[in-house]
Amino acid sequence: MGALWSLLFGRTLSINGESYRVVRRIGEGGFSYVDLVRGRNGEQFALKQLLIQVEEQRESVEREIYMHQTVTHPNVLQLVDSQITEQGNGEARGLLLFPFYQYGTLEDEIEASMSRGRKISEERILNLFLSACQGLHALHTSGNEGLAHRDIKPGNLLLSDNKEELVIMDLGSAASGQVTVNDRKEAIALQEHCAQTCTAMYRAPELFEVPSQSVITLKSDIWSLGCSIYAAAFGTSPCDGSALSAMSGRIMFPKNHSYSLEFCNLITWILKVNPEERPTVQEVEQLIGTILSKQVTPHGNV
Ligand SMILES: Nc1ncnc2c1ncn2[C@@H]1O[C@H](COP(=O)(O)OP(=O)(O)OP(=O)(O)O)[C@@H](O)[C@H]1O
Repeated sequence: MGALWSLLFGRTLSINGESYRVVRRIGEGGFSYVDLVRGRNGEQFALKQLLIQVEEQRESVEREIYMHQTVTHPNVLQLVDSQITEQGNGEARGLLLFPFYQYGTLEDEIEASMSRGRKISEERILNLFLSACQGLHALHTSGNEGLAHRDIKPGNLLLSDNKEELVIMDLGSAASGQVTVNDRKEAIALQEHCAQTCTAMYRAPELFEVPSQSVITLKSDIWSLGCSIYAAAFGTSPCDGSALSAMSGRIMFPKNHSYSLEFCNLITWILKVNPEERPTVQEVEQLIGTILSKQVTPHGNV
């Protein structure tokens, strides 16, 4: 009967005694996948399942759950429920249930607009990133040292239900906002960790080449934010994913484009190779607000 039921109505899963029916797969990674599921009353959720085969993976799932529980903000993906299920063979599965966002990610919108040969308007990009800054600010001010997301990119920014805001997702890479590196060994370990968890095209220069004595701060997210704003306008990050392109600090803009000088200056102001010279998320939010306020005339938008 179980098999027939699955064939007729789809597979069901239980989280803390609540049943969810799997509708379809919406995302897949190396050790995880995300399904659209429906609850008892038909409400839709995104269920992320993470495979746990080694202790490191268990710690990573526990950290992802903890990070979501620590930060509550409308622009940070909320965790509805979670459970770690033991499989009996030494393996386990982490089940993380989230609200489902039907419009997908900013990456999807960028791809759709590129394929139509249309640009996302400057006003829309600025408004979307104003909301992303608010979510990132909540992460950056959480606890004593703040939380760094460490993998900000268009693919980790969901479009809200009214499509007007961004919701930061995937806190699986999040870490303390102040990580002290004392020697070469620690620097290499952090560098290798970031090579696994932080997407190369959006990775800050200091995470490609971690200095032997340094403090890695929240500013690495600011770099990723700048690359994401650039990608929303021009279709891809200004960096090609190599250490060289991130560390060169040369931000090239396409020859003919319709974005304002202020908009381009915002990007170059953010993308400073030296993390200390980068603005805070609050400063980015303020400048975006200022640019937006100048674009509004009493007769509408310029
Ligand atoms: N709450 C959600 N609502 C809608 N779609 C979602 C949601 N959560 C995840 N997705 C989709 O599933 C994809 C994978 O999600 P997620 O980034 O959490 O998994 P991941 O395995 O860590 O992926 P990656 O390694 O690419 O970051 C997302 O890119 C998005 O398209």
